[in-house]
Amino acid sequence: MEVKNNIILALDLMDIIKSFELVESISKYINTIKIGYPLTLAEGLKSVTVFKENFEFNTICDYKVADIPATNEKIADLTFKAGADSIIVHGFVGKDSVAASCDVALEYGKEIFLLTEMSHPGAIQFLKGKGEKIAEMGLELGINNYVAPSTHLDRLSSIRSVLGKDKFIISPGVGTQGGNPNDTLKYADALIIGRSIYNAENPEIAIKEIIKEITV
Ligand SMILES: O=C1C[C@H](C(=O)O)N([C@@H]2O[C@H](COP(=O)(O)O)[C@@H](O)[C@H]2O)C(=O)N1
Repeated sequence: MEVKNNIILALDLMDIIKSFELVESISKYINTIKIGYPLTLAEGLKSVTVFKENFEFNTICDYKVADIPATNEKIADLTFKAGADSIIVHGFVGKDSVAASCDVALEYGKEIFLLTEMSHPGAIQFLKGKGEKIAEMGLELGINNYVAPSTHLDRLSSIRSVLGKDKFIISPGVGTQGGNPNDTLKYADALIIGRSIYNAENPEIAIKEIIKEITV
């Protein structure tokens, strides 16, 4: 996936009109958006279709799929049917559940992003240290895309070491959560950024500033 300016917009507004206006205002700087539960629960899966039909963007659905295989299949099927190019699935639920999402992605010719470890403070409670094993499982399943935290660079770099340089890693936690864009891009291929852009007084100025800051 070629991510323009290495920035994936986390579109976590809960109103489709405001989301559309935001994306339109910065559409020349991005080509990839991440739609999660906030917009989907507020406006329905049609949000995914609306953005796919109106912008030529890579659309990642961040549903952190973490159920039994049979349910994961249904979630992935509905998500890809709505037009998503890829879906984020949690790795901690184990190989059969992740494989179920992979099988549906294969049917649609779409992609899976495997979430290894998370960026928030609570991630150290149960997830920290599990990322390498989850990454190894992803490699066994033939997964090419991963999510790993920018706020724990030691974790991100260790997960990168397991995955090798050819796998694609996107990293959340930059900006509002404290992650640094350039430090993160030493190990990740793209940055997931939400509030630092959509909560800014002027999102276009904000994203231009971030792009200027990125030197790697
Ligand atoms: O560990 C993770 C996994 C998850 C993800 O990307 O899968 N995210 C998501 O990344 C975005 C960061 O937003 P902001 O903090 O820039 O506003 C939000 O949509 C979060 O749900 C994380 O923040 N950390």
